[in-house]
Amino acid sequence: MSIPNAKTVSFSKTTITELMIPSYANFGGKIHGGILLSLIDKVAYACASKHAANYCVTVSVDNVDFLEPVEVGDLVHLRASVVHVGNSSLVVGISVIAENVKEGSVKKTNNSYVTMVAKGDDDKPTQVPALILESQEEVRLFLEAIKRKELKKDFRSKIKEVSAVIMDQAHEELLEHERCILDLKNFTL
Ligand SMILES: CCCCCCCCCCCCCCCC(=O)SCCNC(=O)CCNC(=O)[C@H](O)C(C)(C)COP(=O)(O)OP(=O)(O)OC[C@H]1O[C@@H](n2cnc3c(N)ncnc32)[C@H](O)[C@@H]1OP(=O)(O)O
Repeated sequence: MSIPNAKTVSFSKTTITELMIPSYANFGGKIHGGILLSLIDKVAYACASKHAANYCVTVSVDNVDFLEPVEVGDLVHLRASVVHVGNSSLVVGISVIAENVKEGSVKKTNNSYVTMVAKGDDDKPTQVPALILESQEEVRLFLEAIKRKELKKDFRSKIKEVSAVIMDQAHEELLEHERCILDLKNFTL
């Protein structure tokens, strides 16, 4: 099947490398999570806007787990590629790797998926080019992104249901073995 303007995954593959300077560190001497999140957003934007050939906005960031601390002096490599496209949305997969050049060691610190939406000159969502999948891995990632989208939708509706009825249950019993103290005597509606 041929779709006009379709683009390969490799067309927009983007890598950013950033040196972790002392001003990026927190009080514990490790790199702030917010710095890494900002870099994730930056590389996701670069990759998505290249595929879309349009301005893109971030709508959702999934799976942000900080697996290992990042040190001052590390080189952080962020590798981004489009794993899925919808109509106006794109999912960008990002892997973050910290390299200690002195020791010659590398560690994986984050693996995230960012959903971005392309916007046209009218500031409305606009269609993005289709994605040409050239390997089994690209097919796997595309299918996985569809599944993740479905699971997220289910989760959202389930959490809505739970939250609507949660206070109807005997919460004293549910909280019995939790590390919290109920002290509602001063509470007024
Ligand atoms: C040292 C420190 C330095 C700091 C230095 C910083 C540097 C780092 C900067 C780098 C540069 C980056 C730059 C990025 C750009 C921004 O940062 S943007 C700012 C943050 N994001 C925003 O403001 C977006 C706000 N949201 C919106 O405007 C609207 O929700 C949107 C995105 C236009 C969507 O509107 P809508 O009415 O839901 O539109 P709708 O047509 O229903 O949906 C459009 C698509 O979005 C999808 N969608 C909607 N909501 C969701 C959702 N929650 N999840 C998934 N998909 C969704 C729909 O499924 C649909 O997909 P398609 O079927 O078209 O594929």
